Amino acid sequence: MEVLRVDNLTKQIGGKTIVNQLHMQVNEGEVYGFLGPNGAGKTTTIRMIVGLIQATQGSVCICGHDIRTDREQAMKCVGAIVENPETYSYLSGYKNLIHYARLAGIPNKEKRIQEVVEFVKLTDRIHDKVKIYSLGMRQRLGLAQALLGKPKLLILDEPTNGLDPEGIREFRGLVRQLADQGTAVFVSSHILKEMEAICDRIAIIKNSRIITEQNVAKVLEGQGHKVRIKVDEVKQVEHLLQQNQFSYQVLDHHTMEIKMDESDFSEFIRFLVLQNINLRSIETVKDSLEELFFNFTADEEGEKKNA
Ligand SMILES: Nc1ncnc2c1ncn2[C@@H]1O[C@H](COP(=O)(O)OP(=O)(O)OP(=O)(O)O)[C@@H](O)[C@H]1O
Repeated sequence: MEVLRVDNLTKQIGGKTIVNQLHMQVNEGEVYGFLGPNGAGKTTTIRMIVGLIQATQGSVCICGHDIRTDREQAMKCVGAIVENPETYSYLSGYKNLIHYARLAGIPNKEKRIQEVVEFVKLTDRIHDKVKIYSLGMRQRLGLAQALLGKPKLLILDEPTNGLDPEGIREFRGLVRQLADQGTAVFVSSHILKEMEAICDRIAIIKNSRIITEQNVAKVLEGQGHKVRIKVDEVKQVEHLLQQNQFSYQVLDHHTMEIKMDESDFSEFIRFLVLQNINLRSIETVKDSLEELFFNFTADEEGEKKNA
């Protein structure tokens, strides 16, 4: 079932087009990654989706409700962490949640708070003041808050910004569980590696436009395999590979990667041994999405280092 539908979404500010004719559609149980370098227009898009700013053109429908004509119903279906989750740091996590549950008119709020707190694994610390929370705990509190109203669509803007690897791993696990329970998750990031691990589909936005949208599993499945070999001198191997029409890449004087099917690996090793090549090591490697989406990072040096 379609939970979010964005058609022709456009935002112009002061004569400048910041978001240009976006089309997206996110289904129940799907994690949809919205990836792009800094300044590409991600936050502006999210702000339009959650109704914080008005679109210049185009439409946003959430659970079939157009946010221009049926805003209240549409927003009932959404939970979001946009920018830094706002919390009262001098209050406990629990008191923050009570406050937001009241604002949102959550029925049976104590019970619901207990459920979301358990889900984000904050039970032990929920009565501590937020000011002594780690960044990861604050993010989990933000997630608990976003989940109070049992949203069908969860929107997360750069949720793992500043988290350590353990925090990122935990957050990823929570998002996956939510999707498995049927929530549609729309998550923005500028870090491709993170998106690869968490998303079912990824759209890449660059200079205000979506330049590609891909199904992650299909991209990874369809990619070829490679072997990375270390030898005394790659030059000895290069001419053999050329003669036999292998596709390869030299990484340094000793290391190269050769594309081939997994079933051909052992024959390839025999071939090198027969040619008296001194094989120091051999391993199989997979392309990351980063390589497959090379165009995305090709002219974004800074982003490339981050990804
Ligand atoms: N109110 C505004 N007035 C003028 N320009 C704006 C306004 N809001 C955003 N922009 C510009 O629009 C572009 C897109 O901004 P946006 O915050 O949506 O990008 P982003 O992809 O979320 O980037 P980041 O990852 O850095 O948050 C930027 O160049 C930004 O300076």
